[in-house]
Amino acid sequence: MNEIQFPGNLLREMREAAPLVQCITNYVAMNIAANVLLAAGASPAMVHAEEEAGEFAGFAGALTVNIGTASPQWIAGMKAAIGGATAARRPWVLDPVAHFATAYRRRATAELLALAPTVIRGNASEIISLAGGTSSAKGVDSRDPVELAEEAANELAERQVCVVAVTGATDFVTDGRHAVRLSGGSVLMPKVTALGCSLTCLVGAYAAIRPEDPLSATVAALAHFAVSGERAASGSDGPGSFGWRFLDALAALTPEALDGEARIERL
Ligand SMILES: Nc1ncnc2c1ncn2[C@@H]1O[C@H](COP(=O)(O)OP(=O)(O)OP(=O)(O)O)[C@@H](O)[C@H]1O
Ligand SMILES: Cc1ncsc1CCO
Ligand SMILES: [Mg+2]
Repeated sequence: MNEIQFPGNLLREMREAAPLVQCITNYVAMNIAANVLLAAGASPAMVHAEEEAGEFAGFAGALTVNIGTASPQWIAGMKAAIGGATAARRPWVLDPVAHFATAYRRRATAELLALAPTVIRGNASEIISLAGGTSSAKGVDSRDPVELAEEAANELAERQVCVVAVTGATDFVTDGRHAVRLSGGSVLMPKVTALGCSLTCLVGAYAAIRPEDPLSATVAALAHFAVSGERAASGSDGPGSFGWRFLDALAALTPEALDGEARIERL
């Protein structure tokens, strides 16, 4: 693979293209994720019914799949959409929310993993247990530091032949051969629900414009979040005002500022 690309160029192209992103996400995340994509410059569509999800994925730029509040009908819609995306050679991103919590989630996640996601994005607890380790989390919030998940992420990326992104106080992205750490963001980010789910959808937006380079696409999406989160936190009184400032910051960020302020350590 070539060098990981600077995120500013990808942001410029993403805004110009305003890619249509099919987001199959959970009930909690649907509204905030759609607003995050609109603010960032993409065009979200929450389309999940089995009857239409595959057809839609055939013309969307990318697909994102999140199991946060899944049920059998939703899983059927996800599989139909993944079939459509795969047939159209479009990238798809998996967010395995709390996949370790119940037998149903474990089974659904195993079935989705077998369909070969282009990118997996999760918090540290999710990535550690997806690689076969033991995490201390029980629900959707992480209980582990990202540093503990880095080896797991590398193993998972090699095994699945995909990009793996672990998010938290720092972020780690790997394709099993090349890896980066990103810093930035804010402690307020995990205090606003579904920002991780929304980030998964934004990874889809960037992957739509760089389907051949999902590593650079993922890094650009995470950098867009990290810089916007850092900017939004200054002046925020708490999670409430952070939430709307964050949307404004996603929209206001220029490609130049993204390249200037992103803290990306190539490993
Ligand atoms: N302590 C922190 N400091 C800075 N940024 C953080 C911190 N925790 C999370 N973030 C950022 O918040 C965003 C969401 O990541 P997080 O790991 O919280 O996702 P998640 O646990 O899947 O969230 P959710 O399930 O609520 O959607 C990422 O951009 C991440 O970098
Ligand atoms: C709170 C919550 N419960 C299921 S999904 C979700 C959104 C954060 O992952
Ligand atoms: Mg999550």
